[in-house]
Amino acid sequence: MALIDTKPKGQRNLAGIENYSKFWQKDSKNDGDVDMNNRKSEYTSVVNGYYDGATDLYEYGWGQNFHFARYYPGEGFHQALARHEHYLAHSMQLKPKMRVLDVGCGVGGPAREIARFAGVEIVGLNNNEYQIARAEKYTKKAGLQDQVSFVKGDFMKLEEQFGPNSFDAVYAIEATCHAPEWEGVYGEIYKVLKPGGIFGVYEWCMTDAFDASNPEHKRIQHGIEVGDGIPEMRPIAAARKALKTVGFEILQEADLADQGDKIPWYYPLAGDLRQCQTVWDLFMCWRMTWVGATVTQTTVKVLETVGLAPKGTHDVGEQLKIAAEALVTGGQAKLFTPMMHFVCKKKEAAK
Ligand SMILES: CC(C)=CCC[C@@H](C)[C@H]1CC[C@H]2C3=C(CC[C@]12C)[C@@]1(C)CC[C@H](O)C[C@@H]1CC3
Repeated sequence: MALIDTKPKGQRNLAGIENYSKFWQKDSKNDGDVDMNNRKSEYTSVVNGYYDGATDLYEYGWGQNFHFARYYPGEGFHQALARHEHYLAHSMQLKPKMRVLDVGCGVGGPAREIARFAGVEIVGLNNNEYQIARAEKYTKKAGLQDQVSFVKGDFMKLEEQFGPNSFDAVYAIEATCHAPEWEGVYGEIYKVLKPGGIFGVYEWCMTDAFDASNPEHKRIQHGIEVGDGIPEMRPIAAARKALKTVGFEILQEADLADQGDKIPWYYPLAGDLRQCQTVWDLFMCWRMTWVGATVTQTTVKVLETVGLAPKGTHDVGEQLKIAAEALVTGGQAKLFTPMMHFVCKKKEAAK
């Protein structure tokens, strides 16, 4: 199902948005190995189809930092997202002037924040042209273009793109789950890191409580895949194994979604207004309530009909509703974590 990319530079592939949902069977019971293998071999079309459709909705509903976070009582939504990024940078011991790669950088929100926080130089890698164009625009507006740059490329071919031993550190925030297999993407990260270099990641995983023979667990896993452009949702153990297989030493690991926090990571997505910590958060969170989601989807349908939104955006919005339900249910049951945190080190050079 490969789709020919005929779009002008920086634009979305409209055919890809329309065809996105065809990579999954509607019912998780009918979604089998053939479907998954197809998604894996066509991961570029799957992920680009998803983000071509979802990026505008993400920015509208979430801002420029496409990831989840932990929340402290009294702390606003955007502050919490920034702190989650600072924590990753701190755990990796980033130092000023280091050359750092952001794998799957979205529209560059985390790269700009970490560049400011740690004084590092960041190259953001993304295979989605639309997101790259937006990332460049926002970075120029922030005056960070000399410190943060963006490259369009495939995270399964990093060495080809950047050459071996080219970064002091590499991080990935909720992005490498889009890879067809973790050994491939982690292996490439290992190659582009300098000896002794650090890789820090927030990974999307099914937890140890996930049971593939349980139909409700499978439904949640399938909802996360189709709703979030992920060819295959894999367990924590598979991430750990892949990191070790490619040569990393794991220095630190923790499921940050399982630390007994009072306010759960999924509360904004659940539209749970009672958990909002600031007045502004009420406006943000309202969009995720039933009424807010209905207003959004009706508006998207109108914009699509008059040609102001690409065809298929409403369908992507429907997938995002599936995503939200599956993520929240998976989070409540602790079957899923979006923040499995690993800090890993590449072997030092032999003396
Ligand atoms: C897909 C991966 C690996 C990471 C992105 C994580 C989150 C930023 C997104 C996951 C589900 C998304 C949804 C929205 C924003 C971005 C996410 C939270 C919306 C709130 C955007 C506005 C829509 O009307 C509803 C969406 C629900 C899902």
